[in-house]
Amino acid sequence: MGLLVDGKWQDKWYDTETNGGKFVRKESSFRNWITADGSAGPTGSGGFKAEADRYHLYVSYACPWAHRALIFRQLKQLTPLIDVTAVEPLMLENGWTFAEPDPINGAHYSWQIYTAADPAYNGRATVPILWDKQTKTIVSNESSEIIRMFNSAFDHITGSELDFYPESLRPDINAINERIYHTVNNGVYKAGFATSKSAYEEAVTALFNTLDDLEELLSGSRYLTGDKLTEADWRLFTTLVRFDAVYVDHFKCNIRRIDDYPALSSYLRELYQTPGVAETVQLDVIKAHYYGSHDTINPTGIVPIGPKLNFDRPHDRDLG
Ligand SMILES: N[C@@H](CCC(=O)N[C@@H](CS)C(=O)NCC(=O)O)C(=O)O
Repeated sequence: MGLLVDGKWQDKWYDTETNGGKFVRKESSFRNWITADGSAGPTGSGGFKAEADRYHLYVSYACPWAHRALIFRQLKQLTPLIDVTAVEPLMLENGWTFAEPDPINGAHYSWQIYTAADPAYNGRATVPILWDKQTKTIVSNESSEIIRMFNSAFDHITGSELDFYPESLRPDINAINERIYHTVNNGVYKAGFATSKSAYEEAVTALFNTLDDLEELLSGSRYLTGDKLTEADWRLFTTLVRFDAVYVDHFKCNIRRIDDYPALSSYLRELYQTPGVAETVQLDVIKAHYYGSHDTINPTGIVPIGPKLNFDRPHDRDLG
């Protein structure tokens, strides 16, 4: 665990001291967009045209943010167009590490991808990273934007007509994303990385208030914004699928398990059983990463054997 300061790697844990024990996530820095014709997107600069074999995705199978990108790559038929390199499960003093030098940049560590794009980079070397092989730079390291690019930029090449961010639902999707991001996706990290009791309790309370509301919502609605599956559902999914295996215990998010919520757990199974999705979920890697990488939380590094989970069990979401 560490970060780059003027392009030099420093081994440091998150600083919670200056924020009263709270974990505060930094904004991502590379915010360009791949578009169908290479014109600039909502942020950053243009020049990133959707083309087969031009872009490369660096991920960790443990990471819920990178997982979003893997799911969209799968569902939007981008696997033949965009190759993936995954880091090793553990993130220790050198940060994310490749088992062997990566095929595109010859990097041993994720921070070397950042310095390849910007030799004086300041910040954490997070995944996912969307790399442009043509201009040899990082297009984006922000998962919420990578999934929006994947949702539409390559449609003229793949012929995919699936739309997880339909125009008419955007206000609803944005609103629910906002609450789920702060209290659930990032909420579990705020709970787990808190170094004061008050910061921990605040995060866990907000997290379970949202989960309780989502249980009620999903008891009467097939998906978060109605009867259409959208990016809001996939963004929630990557946290839910890790919850009972890791967040309940390792991050002390233990008021309830997802399995204790009938609608949420059934919804989780439905999403998991969507063709192409199960192969993006590597629970062994997820557990190995969290329990093995955070020695301030789990100094022994021992990975628990349980819990026994079976996301292949039937769900009742399509029974009307
Ligand atoms: N806002 C980023 C966050 C990505 C992120 O924080 N990834 C974590 C892994 S789950 C990471 O790489 N952390 C390394 C670090 O903080 O040094 C996104 O959504 O893409």
